Amino acid sequence: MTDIQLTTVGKSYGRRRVLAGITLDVGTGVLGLLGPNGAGKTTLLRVLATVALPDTGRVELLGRDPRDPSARAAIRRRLGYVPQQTGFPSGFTTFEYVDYVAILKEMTDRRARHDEVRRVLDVVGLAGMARRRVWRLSGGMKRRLVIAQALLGDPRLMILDEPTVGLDPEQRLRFRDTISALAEDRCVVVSTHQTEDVTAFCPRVVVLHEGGIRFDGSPRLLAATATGRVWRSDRRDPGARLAWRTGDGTLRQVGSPPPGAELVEPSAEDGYLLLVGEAETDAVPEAGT
Ligand SMILES: Nc1ncnc2c1ncn2[C@@H]1O[C@H](COP(=O)(O)OP(=O)(O)OP(=O)(O)O)[C@@H](O)[C@H]1O
Repeated sequence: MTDIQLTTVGKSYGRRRVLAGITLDVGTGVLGLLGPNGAGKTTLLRVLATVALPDTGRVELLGRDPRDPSARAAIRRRLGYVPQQTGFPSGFTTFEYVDYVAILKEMTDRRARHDEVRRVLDVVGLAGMARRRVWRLSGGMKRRLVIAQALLGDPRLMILDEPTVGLDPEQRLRFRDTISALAEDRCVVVSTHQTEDVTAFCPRVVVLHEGGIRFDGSPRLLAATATGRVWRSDRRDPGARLAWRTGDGTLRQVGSPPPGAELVEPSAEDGYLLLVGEAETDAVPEAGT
């Protein structure tokens, strides 16, 4: 089933073209959205979360057009959204905050709603913090609270904008576990700057750069785009775009290797770095899945 269907979607802020004709179909599973700062990820996710409308092109979410107010309301009832930045009503406890969002989501049965609030707080490990005022939570706990509200009900579509920022390693793993389980039978789009997140739990990766899709495929395929471009040596070579010393003491280098270089297995991160680094100068073909 196609949950998200974008056809040549464009959006500008003033004269700046932020989305330059995005065409994308997304169904069940996790799609990881990567891209450098300013690539247009948040703008794209705001369109997918019905917070922003595009200037051009067509958007269909869960088979409906969000331009139509009643369709938009129907989409929102089945949508979980973690925005990049969130404000909290002052003075609320964690429980009250999630309950407030549940009321906005039209969960009218008080007992069932409270059960659901407790459930999502438990999923993100905040059950013990139910009575704590939101302003007293740490940054990572606030992020978990925002994830909790996105899990309310049974959202068919989940749009998560850098949800793992500020999470400690254990919570990051818990998050992967939660999202992977949810994505068994729903559509999840998650933006991140963590390429290891993408490799770990996103079967599909889209790289956005300067408002366009530069890559759409598996993490393995993203890694394969760097085949023959990653090598190891003791000293930095002139063809290296990037080089860093690894735990074994050698320099891992990404770029144009010298003849006879000791090539190493590329990672998705290497593929991403080359793709984004070269996009400014070269025309990079879009890879298929
Ligand atoms: N409301 C706005 N008004 C004007 N320009 C905006 C607005 N929102 C975003 N932009 C601009 O649009 C471009 C894309 O921004 P966007 O936040 O979508 O990128 P991003 O890929 O999410 O970046 P980051 O990784 O830094 O969060 C940037 O140049 C940004 O300055």
